[in-house]
Amino acid sequence: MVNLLKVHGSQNHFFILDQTELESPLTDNELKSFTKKISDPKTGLLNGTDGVLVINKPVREHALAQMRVINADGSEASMCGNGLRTVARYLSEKYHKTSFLVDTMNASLRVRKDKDFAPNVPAFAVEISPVRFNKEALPFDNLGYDRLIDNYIPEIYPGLRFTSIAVPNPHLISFMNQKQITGPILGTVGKRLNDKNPYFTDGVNVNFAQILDKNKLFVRTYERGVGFTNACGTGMSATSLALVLTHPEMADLDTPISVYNPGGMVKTVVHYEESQYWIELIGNATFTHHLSLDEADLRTGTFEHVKITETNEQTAYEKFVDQLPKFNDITTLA
Ligand SMILES: N[C@@H](CCC[C@H](N)C(=O)O)C(=O)O
Repeated sequence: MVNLLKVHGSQNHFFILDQTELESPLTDNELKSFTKKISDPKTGLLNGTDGVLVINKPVREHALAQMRVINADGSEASMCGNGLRTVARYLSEKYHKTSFLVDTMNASLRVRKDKDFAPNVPAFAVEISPVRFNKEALPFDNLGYDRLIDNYIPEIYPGLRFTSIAVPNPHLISFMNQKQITGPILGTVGKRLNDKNPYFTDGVNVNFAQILDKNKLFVRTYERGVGFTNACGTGMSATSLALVLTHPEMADLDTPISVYNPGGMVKTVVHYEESQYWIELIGNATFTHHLSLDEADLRTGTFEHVKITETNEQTAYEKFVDQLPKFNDITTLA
């Protein structure tokens, strides 16, 4: 039997598949079709997810394991901040370690157990890096700039300023008022830049942010390979760095920033060390369901005989969210 976990970070939901427990790992094609099927709200399990987090043996020296991120549409992302927290918790419990390295597509990243956010709401801190601004790293083109830092870009949307940062998955960020953030612009921009377009040819995660106070943000994200999501960890991290760069009076380096999102709240800390930015992302790592199925059914995407057991962690998470301040009309999506 194969065990899967349904997990979330700020209600950005995933399944975790630990391939080191399989007789043989899935091929890339099997992983892609398995993810598309299980993540789909209609054909999938438990209302679907934003993707699958795949655990493999480490590929670099000193790491405990490797995490691959397969988006709901079957594309692969270089990183996932909310997902890495849940993978960190899974590995921490499996190997009885509280601080270690996890390989991701471009780097081995530091993760550590943090203080619980609330009773039965475990939290982990993960490193978000490497950070790049150049247009080749995103990539973007045909916008007349080599880097986008708080530039008006009417080709993307008139009257809004945009910043673009790879962490290393690509993000586009705009700071705006409450009316704009709750309106339809995010869907319009997100869909257009993730369809065939001349600017972000590989697509981009689009983050709209409202500055609530010093070191306090609300962020809403339209994700590449997914669509609207409750929260995007790398997006909230990139947005925190954009805040430090474009509104320095509203955020401090090395100081926690509270980032509220439709699925809850995380903390970020932006650091600048050895001429490089990196961000620490701290938030819940919640396990909602344990699933088990035959390895043959996993390979063919047959879910009729899956056994599912619910944990009691979602109730605790919802209690934690209920006591958070409410800033606007965008509530949790799922
Ligand atoms: N939700 C993730 C980001 C997942 C990857 C993204 N869809 C991409 O294609 O870059 C997060 O929490 O960071």
